[in-house]
Amino acid sequence: MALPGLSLPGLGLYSTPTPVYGGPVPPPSEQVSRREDLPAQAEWRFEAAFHQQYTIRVLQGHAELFGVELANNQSYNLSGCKGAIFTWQGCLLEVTGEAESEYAAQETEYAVEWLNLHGMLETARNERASDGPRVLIVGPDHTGKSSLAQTLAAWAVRAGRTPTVVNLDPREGLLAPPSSLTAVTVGSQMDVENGFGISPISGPTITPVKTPLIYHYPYASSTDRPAVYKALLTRMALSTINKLEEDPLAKQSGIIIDAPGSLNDPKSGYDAIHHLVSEFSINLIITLGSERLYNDLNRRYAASKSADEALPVLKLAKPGGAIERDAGYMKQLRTRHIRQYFFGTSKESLNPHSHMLSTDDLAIYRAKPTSGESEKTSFGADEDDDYDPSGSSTTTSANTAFEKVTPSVAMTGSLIAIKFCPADSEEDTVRDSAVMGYLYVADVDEARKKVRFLAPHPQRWGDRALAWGQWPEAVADLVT
Ligand SMILES: Nc1ncnc2c1ncn2[C@@H]1O[C@H](COP(=O)(O)OP(=O)(O)OP(=O)(O)O)[C@@H](O)[C@H]1O
Repeated sequence: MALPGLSLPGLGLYSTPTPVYGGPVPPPSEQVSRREDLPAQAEWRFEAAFHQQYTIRVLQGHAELFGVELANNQSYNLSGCKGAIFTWQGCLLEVTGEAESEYAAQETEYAVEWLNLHGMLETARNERASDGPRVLIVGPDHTGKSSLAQTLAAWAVRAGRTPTVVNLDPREGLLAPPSSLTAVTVGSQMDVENGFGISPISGPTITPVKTPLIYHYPYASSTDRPAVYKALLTRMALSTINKLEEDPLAKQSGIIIDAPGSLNDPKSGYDAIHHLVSEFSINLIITLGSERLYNDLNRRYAASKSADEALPVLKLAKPGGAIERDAGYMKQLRTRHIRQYFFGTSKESLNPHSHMLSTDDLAIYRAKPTSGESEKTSFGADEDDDYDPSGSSTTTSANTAFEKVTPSVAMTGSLIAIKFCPADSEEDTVRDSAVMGYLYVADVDEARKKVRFLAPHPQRWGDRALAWGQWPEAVADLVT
C-alpha cells in the first residue's frame, strides 16, 4: 500500500520541497511586528502554533531561551514552540506573528534557583575533577524537567563544559525520534529554534553530528513494559559511564538525566527511580513540582542516612510558565521530530534516500503491544526477579518484548529502528541492542514481497535486526 501522494527520489518520482514545519505559514510581510521592553529578570512567555510563523528578535540587551543565548538582531522562528525568552538584565524584543498566548511575566524566581543550582554543579565540577555531578531530575509531567535539563546543559556548555544529557522519556526524542532513550555529550551550544535538534545518527549533515547513544523503547510510557524499560536503563548506564571513562572532560562535566513524569508514581515509578540512582551512581536528585515526591525521596536517600551516605535531594519550584501540552500538540511535535529526522530543518536540510528490499532479506522484530492493565505491571520486586542483564536466563512474558514477524502493510508509515545486533539475534539481544539509525516504512507490497524504506543514509545497513513498535504512531503524510 503506497502512502498518499508519495513522491521521492529513488522511488521513480519527484522529491517535494523539504517540509520542515507542519504546514504553510503566512509570509512575514503580512504579519505585524511589535516591540516588547522586558525589565531585568522578566520573561516573554509564548505558545506559538505549528502553522503560524512566530519570530522573535533581540534588538537590545541580552536574552536566552532555556539557557541558550539569542544573538542580537537575528530573527528566530519559534513556530510550534511553547517557551519563554528570559532576560537577566532587561532587553528589547521585536515579536512578529500571532501566538496562541503571549505575555511578559515577572514571577521568575525559578530562574534564580536554577542559576544557583548551576553554580552548585560548577563548584562540584571544580572540586571533584575526576567525578563530576550526576544529576537526576524527577517530577510529574509538565513541571519543567526538560527545560531545566536543557538550561543546565546550555549554561554548562557556556562555562566550557561538555555535559552528558540523558533523556529517558520515550514520548519526546532528544536528537532522535520519539521511542528513543538517548544519552548525548553536548560539546557545542544548542540551536535556539530546535533545542538539541535532531540527528540522523549515521547520516550526513552540514554541521558536525552530535553522536548520541540511543536505545529503542517503542512504548509511550515507562510503565507499559517496566522490565524492558529497566533493562534499557541498565544498558544505557553501562554504556554512558564507560564512554565517560574515556573522556575526562565529559566525566568532570557530569550527567544530567531528564526522567519522564511516569516515574513520579510511588506504585509504578519509584522502583525505576531507585534503579536509576544505583545504575548511574546518581549524586544529586532534583525534584520539581511535587512535595510528596520530594519528601519520599528525601526520606529514602537523605534523612535516613548518615552524613557520609546521604544522597542530597533538592526541591525546586515549577516555573510559572511550564504548561501542559495537549495530546494534539504532542502528536504534531512527534510528527515534526520524525520529519526533521529524515528531512532536516529549514537551516539544515537533509536528503533522505529510498531503499527497496525483498521481505525475505529482512529480519523484523515487532515489539509486542501492551494489551491492557494486566500487562502494565509496576516496577516491582517480581519484575526485578525477571530481569537478567546478561540476557541468558529463560525469558518471561514480562521482558520478552520482541517477536520476529513477516513484513506487512500494517507497518506502513511506521518508524523502524536499525539495531546494531545481527539479523539472527535472540529476541533479548534485539531488545537490548543500541540503535544505529531509523528507517521510515514508505510502502509494503505484500504480493510482490517488497518493502520501500526511507533512510537518512544512502548505504544499506547490512545484516542487522530491525525493530518495529506501535509507538510512535504511524505518520501517513511524511512524504507528500
Ligand atoms: N518558564 C516557562 N515559560 C513558558 N513556558 C515554559 C516555561 N518553562 C517550561 N515551559 C514550557 O512548558 C512545557 C512543559 O515544560 P517541560 O517540557 O520542560 O516539562 P516536563 O516536566 O519535562 O514535561 P514532560 O514530563 O511532560 O515532558 C514546555 O512546552 C516548555 O517549553
